[in-house]
Amino acid sequence: MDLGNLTQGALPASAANTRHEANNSTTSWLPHLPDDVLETLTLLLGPQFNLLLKLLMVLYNIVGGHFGFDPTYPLSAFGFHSLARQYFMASIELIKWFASQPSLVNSRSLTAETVSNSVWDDKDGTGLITKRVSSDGSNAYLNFLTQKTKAAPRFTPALGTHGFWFRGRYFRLHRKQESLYDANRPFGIPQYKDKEIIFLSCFGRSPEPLKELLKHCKEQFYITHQAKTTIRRPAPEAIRKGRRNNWQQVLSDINEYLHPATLRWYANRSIPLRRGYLFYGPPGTGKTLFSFALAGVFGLDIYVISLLDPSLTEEDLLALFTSLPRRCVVLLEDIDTAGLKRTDDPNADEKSSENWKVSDLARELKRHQRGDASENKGISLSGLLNAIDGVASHEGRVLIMTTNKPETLDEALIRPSRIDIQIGFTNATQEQARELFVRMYKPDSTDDPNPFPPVPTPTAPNLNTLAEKFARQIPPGVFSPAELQGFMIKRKGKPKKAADDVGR
Ligand SMILES: Nc1ncnc2c1ncn2[C@@H]1O[C@H](COP(=O)(O)OP(=O)(O)OP(=O)(O)O)[C@@H](O)[C@H]1O
Repeated sequence: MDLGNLTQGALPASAANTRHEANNSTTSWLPHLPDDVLETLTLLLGPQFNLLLKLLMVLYNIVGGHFGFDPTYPLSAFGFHSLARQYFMASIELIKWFASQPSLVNSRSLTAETVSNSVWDDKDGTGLITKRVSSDGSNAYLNFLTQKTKAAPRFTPALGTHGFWFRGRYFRLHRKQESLYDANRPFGIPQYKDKEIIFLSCFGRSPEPLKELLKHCKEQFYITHQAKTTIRRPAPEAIRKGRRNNWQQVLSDINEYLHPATLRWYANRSIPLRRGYLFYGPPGTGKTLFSFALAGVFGLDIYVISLLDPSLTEEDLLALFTSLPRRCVVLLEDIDTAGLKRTDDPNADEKSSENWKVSDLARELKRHQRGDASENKGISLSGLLNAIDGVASHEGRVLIMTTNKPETLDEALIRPSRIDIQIGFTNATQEQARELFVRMYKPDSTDDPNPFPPVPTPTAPNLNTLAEKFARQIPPGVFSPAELQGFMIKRKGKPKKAADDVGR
């Protein structure tokens, strides 16, 4: 009986790839035992056959690791390599998890990759920080962006074949690169693309161990990525112009907070190093924009967490805060709409039901659709507080909460040491309206490689006159910057029309 045929019939279609790979491999000259002998051996020895393999693996682990040979070599010598090859199954594409496996990272053949995350593993990092000077030269802020260039590389197994253990089972990993011809490129220009393929294989007939391994890798990935959005390096342009005192106050405060000397100061006094800010004000006044710009100025990643996400549980939130990098900005948006309730208040459910909002209804509907109405009761206030400043919460992060209704927030949420600075955002002043107008209608930079014809813009003296005219007609504190921006976007490329229309 042909074992190859048996394998092909019993395993998923992709097993064929593995067989093909095996036939092309450099080990195809190795002695083959006749199929019927192999079959007989398997039938006769059954579990013991498996035990024999395990014994060889253990021996390898103890002795082989020191001399760098592969456990399948002794198998090959007995002719079992071929058997193993033909019993190997599904080929799968994946990467990343391997980089965290000690047995693979200690392999003799490694590839070094630059990664942004490892910068946060740095304990102090005093020598790695650069400074960004504000456009008028008056302020210098710490900047963590360039740390990433100096961060330690991450080591992954190099191209070729490697072995590793997972849950008591031996797996082989084969990394290879192929150049694929891609004829469907835009503008009809075909191109060769490098593609990396990873083959995973293990002993046995069942694909279950591979599925289990992949499931594990996926779980590990989602544990760190669930229910959060990572946005990298937003343009800090908007903030550089923030001349308002309270904006400067936040900038200076964060600058001092992130300084390595502050870390030592807090540590010496056993005070947890955390900083919280509350940005409150009407919609569209720049609370989110300012948060993103802060992350840009300091070169930090920003994590936007939506407490309204119906699938978010308190456990998720805790896991998420635990896995945050050492220095980052965490943004909790519209905290007043999150329906946070105290779990120790027996009437909380009753009270909130009198005051239901559309967002609450949407959340409940989604929960029912998912069929988990009984399990997920949303995030409670204590659950959030626990995540924010419980033992699991990382020190060094900048927490920002935004709200339109600060008066509705629970005192516990914004007490000092959770929220250190509160900043009010207001609707646009006339000066802001003027600045917005200039920003909106000024000519684009000439070094910008823009493939589209430029939008006509007025000359500088004209632009300033129109901006003054526009601003004079804006009643202070009535319109949000977002509303003014929307008004001007409707009149894109028509500053005169905008200045004329605004008074009507
Ligand atoms: N001070 C400002 N300068 C320039 N543009 C602004 C300013 N404030 C707001 N905008 C514009 O308005 C848009 C909306 O702003 P943003 O989302 O930051 O408001 P918000 O205060 O967070 O609103 P909400 O409370 O509804 O979340 C921004 O994308 C930006 O284009």
